[in-house]
Amino acid sequence: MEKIAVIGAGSWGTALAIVLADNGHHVNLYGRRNDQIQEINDKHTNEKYLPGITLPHNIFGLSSLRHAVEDVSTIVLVTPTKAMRQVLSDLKQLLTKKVTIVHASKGIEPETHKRISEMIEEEIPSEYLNAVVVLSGPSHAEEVSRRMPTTVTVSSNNANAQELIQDLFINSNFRVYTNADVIGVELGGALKNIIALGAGLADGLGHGDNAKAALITRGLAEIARLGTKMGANPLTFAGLTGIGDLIVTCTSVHSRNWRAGNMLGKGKKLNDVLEDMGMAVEGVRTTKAAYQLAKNVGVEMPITEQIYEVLFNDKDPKTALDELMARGKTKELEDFSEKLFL
Ligand SMILES: NC(=O)c1ccc[n+]([C@@H]2O[C@H](COP(=O)([O-])OP(=O)(O)OC[C@H]3O[C@@H](n4cnc5c(N)ncnc54)[C@H](O)[C@@H]3O)[C@@H](O)[C@H]2O)c1
Ligand SMILES: O=P(O)(O)OC[C@H](O)CO
Repeated sequence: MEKIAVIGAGSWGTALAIVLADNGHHVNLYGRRNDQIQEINDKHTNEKYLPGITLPHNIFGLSSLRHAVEDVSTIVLVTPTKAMRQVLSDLKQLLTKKVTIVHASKGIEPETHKRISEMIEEEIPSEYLNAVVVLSGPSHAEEVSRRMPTTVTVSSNNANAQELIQDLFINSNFRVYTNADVIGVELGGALKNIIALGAGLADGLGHGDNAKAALITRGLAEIARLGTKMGANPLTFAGLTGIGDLIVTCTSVHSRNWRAGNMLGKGKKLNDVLEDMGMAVEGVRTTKAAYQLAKNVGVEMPITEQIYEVLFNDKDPKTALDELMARGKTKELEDFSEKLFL
């Protein structure tokens, strides 16, 4: 049994706290709102984020980050990407010994185009950092919290830490694989949210399954194109953190990104959509980051470009999808095998 801190008491942080608690660990779940922490400790629920779920009694809510990370050697970060720099800066004041930092968030930072593991390595001094481990894969909190079968991947440059974190999380409902391709695992998890916004848009416009399959498949091609250019193993995109997460996020009603895209497709404005959601819709910021990054490194990402135009230049969603269909002729295999794998 280990004492573990989970930072971020939203839907995914709470679901991962449940997995760790089911495995017998003492879980300090840190959240900023006192009323929410009181609810976690008194009623063993987190109704706003996981309605109808009773939390195990070995999850302890804490509203002090200092107390949450006291005496732990593993910290799991699960805040939205936009809060990551602030959390890391708060955290580094409090560390007194080396820790392993696991992150389970999915995004890329606009302007810097950094992955989350890069932000962690930048912000936390190396004397306090044992290893950084990424946890990613097709996994909606709503199902994980109900102990429904789920598979994920953990990834680290530190093979020993990667296996220790696999052992910490794995159980009969939550199967954990390893994959040492940190770049591919992080980029697959972040970039699929852009395509899920597109799948939601298409559904909101009343398009069918054919359009969805096209977005998933051609979305994977452009994710893999950018990912490979950034140094990922192309085969990672055929795995859980690539096509696996793309499928679940583009097809599940649980997906925040799909739901946001769906509302946009039905004519709602972005600000109203984000207000209605009240939860992290990571694909919006990641679209901006990926659009900028793709331009910088000279990678073609036609779906991402159209989603960017809809989100940030108020382009009509129907025009955006029509323009994807009207692009110049291209070869599917040449695009995939010659440009991607060579
Ligand atoms: N929800 C899922 O099923 C799921 C699954 C896999 C990965 N993720 C990823 O996990 C991350 C979190 O998503 P979520 O769905 O849990 O979001 P959420 O909106 O449900 O919860 C986010 C939580 O982070 C808290 N938070 C925000 N800023 C904070 C800060 N500075 N310090 C501490 N807490 C802060 C919020 O108060 C909220 O409780 C995202 O990157 C998302 O892509 C989510
Ligand atoms: O609900 P979403 O769209 O944020 O997706 C959550 C997870 O990343 C799915 O694996």
